[in-house]
Parts: sequence; C-alpha cells; structure tokens
Amino acid sequence: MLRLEQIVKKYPTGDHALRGVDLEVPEHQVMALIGPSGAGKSTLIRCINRLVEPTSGRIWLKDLEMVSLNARELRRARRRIGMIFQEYALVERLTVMENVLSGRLGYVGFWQSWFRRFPQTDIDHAFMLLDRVGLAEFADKRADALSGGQRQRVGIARALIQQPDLLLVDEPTASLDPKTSRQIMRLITELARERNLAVIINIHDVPLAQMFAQRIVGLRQGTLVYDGTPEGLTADRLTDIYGEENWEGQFKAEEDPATEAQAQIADARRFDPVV
Ligand SMILES: Nc1ncnc2c1ncn2[C@@H]1O[C@H](COP(=O)(O)OP(=O)(O)OP(=O)(O)O)[C@@H](O)[C@H]1O
Repeated sequence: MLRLEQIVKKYPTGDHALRGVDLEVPEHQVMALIGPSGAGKSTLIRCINRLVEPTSGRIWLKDLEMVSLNARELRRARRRIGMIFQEYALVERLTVMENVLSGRLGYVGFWQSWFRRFPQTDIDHAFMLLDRVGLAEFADKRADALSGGQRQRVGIARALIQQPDLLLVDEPTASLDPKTSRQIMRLITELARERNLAVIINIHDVPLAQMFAQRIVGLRQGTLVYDGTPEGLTADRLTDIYGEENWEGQFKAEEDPATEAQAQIADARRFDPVV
C-alpha cells in the first residue's frame, strides 16, 4: 500500500531530520510513529504527501511514485491521502458542514468551490460521516463553537470525505484530555477498520499508541530503531528509542472489554459539551 525507500531529509538549515528510512505499511494497518522530540516524526509524515520535500528516496503509494510527480499530478495524488492535524486546522467562521465539505475541494471545479456548491452526493456523504463521528446535530454550528474533541471529529470527517487510501495523523490527541484522547484514537482505528485504510499516527503518548495501534515504529535521530508489536515495546526497546530512563510504571494500558463496550455505546450517544 505504502512503501518508503531510503527517505532522507536534510533541511537547508543543515538539520538532518531523516537518515535513510525504509518503511512499508500494508492496507488496513494502523501504525503508530513514536520517538523523542526532534526524532523526525512530523518530517516523515509530511514527506509522504510532500508537504516537506524529501532530499532523496522514493515513496510508493500503491503503484504511484510520489517523489517524481509534478505539481498537477501531486495535487491529484494528495486526494488519496487524508491528513488529520493536532490543531484541527478548521476554518473557524465556517460551519461544521462547510468544514467537512472543504475536504472535497480537490474534487469539485474552481467555480463550484468558489461558490461552495457541492454535489448532493457530497452533502449526503458529509451528513453520513457527521453522524458516524457523533456530530449529526452539529452540522450548522460554527467551528469556533466546538470543544477540542468535537473539532477533532470534524477533522476526521473532513479527511474521510476525500475517500483516501491512506490517513496521515499528526499528534491527534496532543491538545485533548485523556478520556477524549482515547475516544478520538478509538474512532480513528474503528474507521480505519471499516474503510480498509492504512493509517500512520504520529503520537507522543506511548500507552495510547500501544492500546490502539497494531504496529509501533520508533524513530530516533532520523533513524528507525524499533519496528514491531505494541507488546514488544519493552523497557530496553524504549531505551533504544528515547534513551536511558527508568521505565518502571510505563505499562501498557489495557482496555477492559466490558468497559470498552460500554464506552463505545456511550460514545455513540454522547456529544461533548460545547465550551
Ligand atoms: N522547517 C524546518 N527547518 C529546519 N529544520 C527543521 C524544520 N522542521 C524540522 N526541523 C528539524 O528536523 C528535525 C526533526 O524535526 P521533526 O519536527 O520532524 O521532529 P518530531 O519527531 O516530529 O519532533 P516533535 O515530536 O517535537 O514534533 C529536528 O532537528 C528539527 O529541528
């Protein structure tokens, strides 16, 4: 589905952010990218859709080689890659519905997008997605009236309306409380399963990554130093990634199936209070 070959990124400042990263992500896999600050996680995620230009290397999205695409081809290819950001990147004065539909801007013509005229199929899809992320009743609310958790749900719906093959998620829970963080991670992983998406999540919270991702990749100083299961992330492996530390107490937070089922039901019904 996605294959990175020897990705190198050296910024003009001389920072060597990625030092030859090889990585393959199959369809339906939720992969968490962890590592200390400055390890190159955001750079790696942004190289995939070329928000950051790799210095060298190749990136295959199925049979499409991303690095060699010209600007027009790249615009088209980016439709296949949804992105979810830490700070949501919503347009504050627009409604929830308009924000979700903005995910279709790459598909409609210039004048249609200028007048924000979207096909009925897009509008129906947006309503369906808003319902799925628990925001059906918020379609007409302005984005600036939403809580952090609700904003991230809008960000998820906006990424999914593109109908991407791959989701790139950059610190989706960094501004959220622990409970909302779990709900957002649960939603992302459920949607990935439902839609057969490959997902790469850049995340600092290791227990949260272990709880929801099928695979963990650890970066250190631009080099891949761990690639394995959540369970395999022992104290020694954490030291490989983050350096020497007493990792006692860094446990894998298990989800209790009964509590989990209740949480999902509650999740489906709940709406975050508007703050
Ligand atoms: N636009 C830029 N110009 C120059 N250097 C940069 C730029 N962006 C990142 N870097 C450098 O590249 C390296 C990797 O940064 P990056 O933001 O990818 O790391 P990260 O693992 O995502 O860190 P964090 O967890 O703190 O977000 C760092 O040394 C950083 O200073």
